[in-house]
Amino acid sequence: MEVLRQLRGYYQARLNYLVLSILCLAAATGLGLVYPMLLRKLIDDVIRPGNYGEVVWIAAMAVSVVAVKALLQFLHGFFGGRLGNYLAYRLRNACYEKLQFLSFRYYDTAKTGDLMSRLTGDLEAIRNFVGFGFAQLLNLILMVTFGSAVMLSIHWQLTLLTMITIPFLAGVALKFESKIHPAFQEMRQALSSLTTAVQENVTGVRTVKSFAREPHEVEKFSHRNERYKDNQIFAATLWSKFFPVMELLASISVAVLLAAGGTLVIKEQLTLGDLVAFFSLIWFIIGPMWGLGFHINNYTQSKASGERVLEILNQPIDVKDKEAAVELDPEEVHGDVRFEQVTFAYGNKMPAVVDIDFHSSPGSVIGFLGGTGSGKSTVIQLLMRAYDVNKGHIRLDGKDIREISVRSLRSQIATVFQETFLFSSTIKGNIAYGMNNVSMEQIIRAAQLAKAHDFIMELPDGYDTVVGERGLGLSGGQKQRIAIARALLKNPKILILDDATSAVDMETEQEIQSGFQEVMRGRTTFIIAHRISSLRHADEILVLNEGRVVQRGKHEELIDVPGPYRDVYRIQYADHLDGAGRREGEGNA
Ligand SMILES: Nc1ncnc2c1ncn2[C@@H]1O[C@H](COP(=O)(O)OP(=O)(O)OP(=O)(O)O)[C@@H](O)[C@H]1O
Repeated sequence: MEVLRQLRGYYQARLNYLVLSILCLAAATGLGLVYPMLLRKLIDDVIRPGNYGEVVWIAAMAVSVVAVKALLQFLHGFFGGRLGNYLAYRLRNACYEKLQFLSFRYYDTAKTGDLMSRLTGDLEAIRNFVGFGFAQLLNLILMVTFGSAVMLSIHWQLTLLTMITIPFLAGVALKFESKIHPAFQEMRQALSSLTTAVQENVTGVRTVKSFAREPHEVEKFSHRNERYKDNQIFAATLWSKFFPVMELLASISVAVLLAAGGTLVIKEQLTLGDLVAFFSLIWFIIGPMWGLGFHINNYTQSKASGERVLEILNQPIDVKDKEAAVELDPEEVHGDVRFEQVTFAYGNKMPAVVDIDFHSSPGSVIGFLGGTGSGKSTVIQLLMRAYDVNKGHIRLDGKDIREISVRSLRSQIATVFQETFLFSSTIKGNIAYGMNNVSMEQIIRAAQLAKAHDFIMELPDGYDTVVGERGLGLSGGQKQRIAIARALLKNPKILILDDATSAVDMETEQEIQSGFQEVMRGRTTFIIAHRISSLRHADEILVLNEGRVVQRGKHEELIDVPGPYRDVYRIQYADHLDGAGRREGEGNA
């Protein structure tokens, strides 16, 4: 119930639906009790005394009771459905919104499949419980209470006698649920591993075939399939035992009622009408036992689902705006970036960058070179405020970026990542992602600068060509050029190229870079690259190793001194170097 309380804000506005749904169900249950009472009246007051005139009235009342009950049941479903869907709708939106603002740190460990199941399966469980399960659970209690109250009022000794099997019925139902529940969980897991196998096989079909691992894949699938089949058989066997056992126990109650009730009627201590009413009323007690385990399990499951959804909603956002966060005026941003003794570690790991110190004046180009894991991307992530620094300051135009609103800071930065993500949309839509009011001319201009225009025009629908999920159907280089066009269209003060030209050939890289010369003008640009060719025109190059700056300077200066930069340079230009280790016509030999 604690979970329901915490979720209250999301259904508070429709609390009346919850109340109405419960009231309608309770009223329908109450009306259900009228039916056995009518039977009793029909037998004792109409049939036995021979009051034929009242038969029609009793029949008419029975029909009316059923009709009103049906209406109440409809209203219960109507209000419950409205409430459940309203709650699920609000929670879905709230979770999705929260996911947009959760920081990079959260996504470092989040699992896509798990998040998807929280937003679908778990929300569905909550919707069902709040919409119906909760009312049904209450109704179950009401049925047993109302039913036994009426039975007790007719003949309390007979009531207690016929209820003799009820504890056993409840026990069997609970025991069954405790077995079927893990069996279903196991079955869901088996099914999920089966679908994962199919999905991986289809996605990785090239790897499977190139390693000739088809037989292994078939065997792997067959094992998982067998596990699923065994689980299904186990669950089916449980089900096949449950109903006969419940039926058997219930019929004991009925038999006891027949024997004891019949005797009482013969002894005239009970009327025939009472006995018939008892036969009807006993199902008010036995019926709920059938669903007891299901409803309790439904409750525990939706409680667990509620906790999983609340975990997302209550997740703290570690990079967020301060109360008096500054909103940048795009016209006034110069792009002066300063790192002052910046140190940062991911979680409890060793620091990924240590004491990083540099200054890039507006419009300058800073290059980063370093081996895998040397901290290049981390520096850039810190500048975007994907994470906040542990020590030191990062300043934009003299202002610590922690003082600036995250949104307005990022609106001044455009990044082209090593891996391009394209949405399932048109090329045009992908270039103009997140921007309204951009003209087709602007989109084409950006694509031309990114050297993407020509290949786009060769596509069947040009800029209106729909690219599949993750840009399926385009080469790595083409995707990257679209990403570059997207960044250029944003017209940022700070441009970040995180290994942006790694997927294009040297020739295209040069073409793109000559385009960059123009678009970089007036923008502070950070280039992370593995190729010296991408960095040679930078105003300053920082060489990183294990998170520290180990060399810095211009290309011409760095190739003149021994160190990692010159080593990389020599490896990359081995075929073109003169005897002094310089490219022909380069440096001041
Ligand atoms: N999200 C993360 N969570 C934990 N550790 C991380 C994370 N990202 C990077 N690291 C660690 O931080 C260090 C620096 O990584 P970073 O990605 O900045 O290096 P890089 O120089 O950009 O490498 P590459 O050239 O391979 O992209 C590495 O030791 C890496 O394992």
